[in-house]
Amino acid sequence: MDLSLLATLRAKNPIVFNIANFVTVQDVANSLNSIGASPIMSAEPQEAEAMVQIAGAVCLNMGTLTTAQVTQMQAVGQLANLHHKPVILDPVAVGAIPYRQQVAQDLLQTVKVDIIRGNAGEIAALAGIDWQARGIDAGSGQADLVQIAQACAVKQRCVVILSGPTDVITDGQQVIQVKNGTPLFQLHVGSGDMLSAMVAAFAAICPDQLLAAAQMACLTFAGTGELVASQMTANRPATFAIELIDKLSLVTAEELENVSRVSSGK
Ligand SMILES: Nc1ncnc2c1ncn2[C@@H]1O[C@H](COP(=O)(O)OP(=O)(O)OP(=O)(O)O)[C@@H](O)[C@H]1O
Ligand SMILES: Cc1ncsc1CCO
Ligand SMILES: [Mg+2]
Repeated sequence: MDLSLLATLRAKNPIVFNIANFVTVQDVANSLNSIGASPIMSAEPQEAEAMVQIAGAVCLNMGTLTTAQVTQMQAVGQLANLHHKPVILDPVAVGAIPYRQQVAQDLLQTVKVDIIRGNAGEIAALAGIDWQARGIDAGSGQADLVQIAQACAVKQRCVVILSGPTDVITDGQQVIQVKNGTPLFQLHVGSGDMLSAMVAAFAAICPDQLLAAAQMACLTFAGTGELVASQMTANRPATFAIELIDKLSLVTAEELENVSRVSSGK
């Protein structure tokens, strides 16, 4: 675990270009800003190339698709490939809505996606494994989460983050598990969207070490949430979200190291 990536991120202040969903766009912007990255959102095709050029990474979030946005994602993803900027895909509800499965498959055919970050239902769908996804939520199934993540990484030829009570990170071979977090994340809509953007921020500062970037993003986000939850006396989802964004700007590498529960293997 390279905890120095947090200081690097804050020193470099990478720009993260997000095609966000309209439900959680403000949380995504603020969480990026708090951790020390610089968010930018745009829906305009005419400025797509300039956006990609100034960005360190691109995060494509499928949460509230429109036909125009799908075209925009294709264009932005291809421009990011051309300019060698990491592409992170958040395939929101891809396991629940067949149209989204088609959009995701088309995107994965035409764009080289570097990291897919989704919950169990989403990653199972992209791995072609049977699972009962439920809307934007993970849903339920019998398959092993590590096997699902590995199958998805192999099938889609990229790094996969399957988030949940344990975040499973894999390139198909190496497997890292981040066991930090708090159930409060599930009570705040957009926790996953924030995590995907956080992954893009870390990928921007180490584009050649995507597993390390993914690992540090998961520890930073889940570990910060855990630190916040440990100070709360009752389940207050809205307060949690505000304190999470506050704490992202204050959290230290030492605090994350102390709270870290991470394992890795093959
Ligand atoms: N039960 C849990 N216990 C601990 N941490 C959790 C739990 N559920 C989710 N998390 C954490 O919440 C964050 C978001 O992951 P999650 O899998 O909930 O995304 P998601 O389903 O895409 O969320 P959303 O749809 O709200 O964007 C991750 O950092 C993950 O570690
Ligand atoms: C609730 C919701 N609907 C589409 S996107 C979204 C936010 C979680 O990704
Ligand atoms: Mg999600």
